[in-house]
Amino acid sequence: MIKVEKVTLYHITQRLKVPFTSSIGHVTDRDSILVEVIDSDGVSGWGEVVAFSTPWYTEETISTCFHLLKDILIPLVISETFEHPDELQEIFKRIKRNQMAKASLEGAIWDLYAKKKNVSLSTALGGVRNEIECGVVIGISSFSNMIEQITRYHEEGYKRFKIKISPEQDMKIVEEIRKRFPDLPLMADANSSYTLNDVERLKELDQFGLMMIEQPLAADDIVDHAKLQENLSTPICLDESIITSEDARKAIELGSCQVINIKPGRVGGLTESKKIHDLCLEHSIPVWCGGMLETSISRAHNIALASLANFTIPGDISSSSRYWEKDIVDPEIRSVSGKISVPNEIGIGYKVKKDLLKSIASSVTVLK
Ligand SMILES: O=C(O)CCC(=O)C1=CC=C[C@@H](O)[C@@H]1C(=O)O
Ligand SMILES: [Mg+2]
Repeated sequence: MIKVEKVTLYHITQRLKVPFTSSIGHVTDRDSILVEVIDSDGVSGWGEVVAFSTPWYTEETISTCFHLLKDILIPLVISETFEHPDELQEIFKRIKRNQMAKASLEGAIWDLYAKKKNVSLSTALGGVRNEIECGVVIGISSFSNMIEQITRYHEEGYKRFKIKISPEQDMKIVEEIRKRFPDLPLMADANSSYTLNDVERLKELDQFGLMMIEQPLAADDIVDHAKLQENLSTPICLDESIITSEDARKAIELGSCQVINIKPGRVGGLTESKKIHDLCLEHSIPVWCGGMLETSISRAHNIALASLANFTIPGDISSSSRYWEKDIVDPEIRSVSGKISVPNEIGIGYKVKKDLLKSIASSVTVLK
């Protein structure tokens, strides 16, 4: 039985080692809220709000998530007793969307649940792998800088390379990369920077043998994506368009994509992530785990999730040192030759450095 008694929210801001730019946003300082839940047996679990400070990727922000957590979701959870984190979906049903706020608390309760069951989060979720393959994302910057980064990460052994593209710099950069790395497992994320008027342009990308193109069209669209997919040989992968397993069902039915990127934050948590994973498995749609420039708490959740059977494509899971000077968990999360072992220890399998967290937190809010 789980009875959450106390929840602590740590608000931190960390400077990224290198700013991250996509076609829709630019991040230099990354705000995060880290969520620690403690239950009536004194067991603790960790989660993370992965929303950004402003609503450029989805409509949620760090501030909306703080409000939702403090004023609505945490009071709801504290008043309930439950057996399994899956039950949170019923408890949260009355609250529309706000997936990242929900996911942060739900993820912390999954960690706590796994610890109470004495198993790793991977085992609790039904994971089948003891290591996962790592991919890396290269944000928009000068061509030479992007090539330099790809070269370095390639030498480090990363298994999949995602670049950010927009109509302003698509063909040229893909061509440049292909000249140097003809066989690189390469994909491109457009973050909705195209419309159906760009079909001819996108068709030209087919010649470069990309693994997939991620979210070429609008975030709220699955109809135009189906039309586009009919015209492209490059598989479309949906990111922003998939907020629930129902969205995934409809997108699969319409033929809007051939791959889905699952980010637990975007879809409201690990339970929904699992549902999407299972549905995709049934329909032979491979999935991979997307990143959110997160700390190692969310990274640890992603590693556990990516150990499920249908995560057959390396995700955006890279070493924590890719973004951060200091890791907030022990041991540090590191990709070695493009792989990370899935921890066997209970829960997320990494110890959160609470002293470090307290020393960098701009606010600590305790709710009971
Ligand atoms: O976590 C990472 O390493 C990068 C993640 C990443 O590429 C993204 C995170 C958040 C918003 C985006 O522009 C982008 C994405 O759309 O997938
Ligand atoms: Mg994306």
